[in-house]
Amino acid sequence: MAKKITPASPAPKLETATIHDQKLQRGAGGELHQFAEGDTPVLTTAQGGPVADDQNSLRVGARGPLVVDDFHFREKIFHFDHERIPERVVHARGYGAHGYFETYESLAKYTRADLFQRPGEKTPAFVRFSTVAGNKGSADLARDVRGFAVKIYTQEGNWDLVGNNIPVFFIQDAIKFPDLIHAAKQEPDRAFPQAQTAHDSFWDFISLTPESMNMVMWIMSDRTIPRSLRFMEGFGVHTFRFVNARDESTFVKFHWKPKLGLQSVAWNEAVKINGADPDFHRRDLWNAIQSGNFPEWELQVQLFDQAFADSFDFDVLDPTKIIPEELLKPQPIGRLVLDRMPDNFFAETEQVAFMTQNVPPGIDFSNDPLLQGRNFSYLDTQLKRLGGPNFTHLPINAPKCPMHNFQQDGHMAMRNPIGRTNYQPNSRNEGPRESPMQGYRHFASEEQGTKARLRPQSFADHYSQARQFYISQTGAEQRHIASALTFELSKVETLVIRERMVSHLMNIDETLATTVAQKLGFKSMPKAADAAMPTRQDLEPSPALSIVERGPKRFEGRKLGILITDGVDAKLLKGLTDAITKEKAVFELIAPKVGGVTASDGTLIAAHHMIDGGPSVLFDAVAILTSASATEDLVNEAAARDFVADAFQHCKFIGYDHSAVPLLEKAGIADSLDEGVLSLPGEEGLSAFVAELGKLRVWGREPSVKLGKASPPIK
Ligand code: HEM
Repeated sequence: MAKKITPASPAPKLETATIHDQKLQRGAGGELHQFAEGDTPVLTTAQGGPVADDQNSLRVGARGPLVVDDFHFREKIFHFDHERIPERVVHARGYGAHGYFETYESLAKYTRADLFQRPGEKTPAFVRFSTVAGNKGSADLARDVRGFAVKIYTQEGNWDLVGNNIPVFFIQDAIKFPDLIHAAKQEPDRAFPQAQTAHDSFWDFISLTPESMNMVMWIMSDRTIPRSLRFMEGFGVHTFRFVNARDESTFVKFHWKPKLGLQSVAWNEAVKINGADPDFHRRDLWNAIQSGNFPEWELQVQLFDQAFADSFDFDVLDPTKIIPEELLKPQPIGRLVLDRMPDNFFAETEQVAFMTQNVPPGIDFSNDPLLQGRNFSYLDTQLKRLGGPNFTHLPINAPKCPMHNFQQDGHMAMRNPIGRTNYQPNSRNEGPRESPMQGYRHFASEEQGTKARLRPQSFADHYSQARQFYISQTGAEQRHIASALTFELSKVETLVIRERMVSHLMNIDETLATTVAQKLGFKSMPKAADAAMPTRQDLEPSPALSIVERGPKRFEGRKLGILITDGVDAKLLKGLTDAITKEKAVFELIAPKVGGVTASDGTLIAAHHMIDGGPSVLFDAVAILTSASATEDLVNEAAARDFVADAFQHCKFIGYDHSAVPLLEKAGIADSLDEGVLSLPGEEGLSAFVAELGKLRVWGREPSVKLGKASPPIK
């Protein structure tokens, strides 16, 4: 019987369709096609085969089943199905940027590290900021430690300084890290709360881990709710070593200091920002870099020798301790500038692999047991997360200096040896050789002792530096610590955990302990926790530990939100925006409709946000420029009243023109005006107004809007 020949599928009939400004082709099912024309490349499969139709899968008849020889469909869906890689087990949510490190002076006296030899030399760098506990999709303003991981691509290998925005840590030994993280992340049976430590497991673990008390003070301070990634410090945390060409060692602690000063938000503000803009920090970094306002940090180091280390009764190997800056002034040695966003988030920010053990010759480790444990952990985790041993071949992880070795094969090998010789020593004079002079030499420290699971007594003071941190804060900052502890412990359901925490606070500061106990509604105070060592009362406050003391005195780099309506005084608005721009700050306009307003001179001014989409929590200060008639409508808008009331509650500066007074009244603040609520001067006085904004917050207002009446003392 003759074989029946089926004709090739006929070319589909298409008709031209116009969708607003786009010309497309429409198929029989109404689907739209865009075809390659002119310079537009032809869509291909991953194998390079050109694709004719990317809208319809291959099927038998228009309403029939799909067929398995649709290799294009199969490949496309296969690839999509495998798009996700495991998120980081900690620090899953992060945001990165490229930049460079610039050395100020030669540090040859202390270190042979190549990047510190030549003044003015710039070395490429990549930084990833992160939160610790939340999943990849969590909100930016979680109360959490921020990761501050820096990869510097030096000429002698990558240096990863994998730090945080807090200079101490929860635990003294890496063996406790899985417990800490299990306790901090969502509870395993219910999978909540996410990106929060306000739950039983965290405080249960912490209250049974007194070594974490210094860190507790730091995490309950405003450090864990930074206003911007650009306004935080970064710390290498551990004591490291610099080693010079003569193999002499100096201990070193690394600190990143933001050029624009420190700043945090208020807790109530953080909660609202998370709803209004969960990407608040990444958007801020993106906008700053894209608009040419490159964030900058100075690298400062505390350098000391063994005799200096021995002068303390705490141990410089203990990562729960700092060396106060007043006792050892950090010296500036260079600056880090971030000037370019990644081209692709996944390729760079997600696939970047930081590892504490990545150090170039001239930088070495100390015996800090947490650091040594970390050096073990990070390589393992990259293998799991990035799927094979060749993650160093990814462009973001590959060194930018010559590199040669005999590592070969493995999944996705992209750097493959050429030639016959893949070992050494060899007699073919092929391939790289070791170099005793240029190569990495570990500092030859003398080590001896009993092999056992030990912790030195010099790690046993758990409260003195916690107290020192607390007494170094301004009044407002101390109030915030008390409120944060109260909030977190109020979410703890097991009462004994609350009590246990307050008993630790008794060893830190009695007033803090009683304030928290009062706010939690304790009827009596618990006894102070049994301490391994008594709290030292003689440590001097260290002003360097306060954010407010370290704050900027200028509004530079900050953002003013200006609420405008139809009839806004065009000259006043122009004067204000000019003054803000001159201060190197930015502004955004908020209006009843995002389409904008018609100003007093008839110009149409587009807005950045409608009122509901631009609450005042997104700004460092606000101004309200309205016309009398528009204000009549505005006072009936809840979002407009919240805009003002929240700005006031969050202790922000508020500038207003006279027509806005009814809105201040309706927002309930007209009777409590203070030095932070300012009638806008004429156009001439606006620079002085903007200078005033440099104080950032009117913390003195806070007791009147927040704390309420003090409760009677607890016996
Ligand atoms: C001073 C204490 C610590 C600091 C400052 C710190 C800092 C960081 C930072 C900043 C990241 C995120 C890196 C990135 O952006 O990709 C990170 C990730 C991580 N850390 Fe730590 N960490 C500390 C302690 C530890 C300890 C003790 C361990 C384990 C023993 C550990 C294990 C990890 C792991 C497994 C990751 C995920 C890495 C990845 O998947 O890429 N960390 N850490």
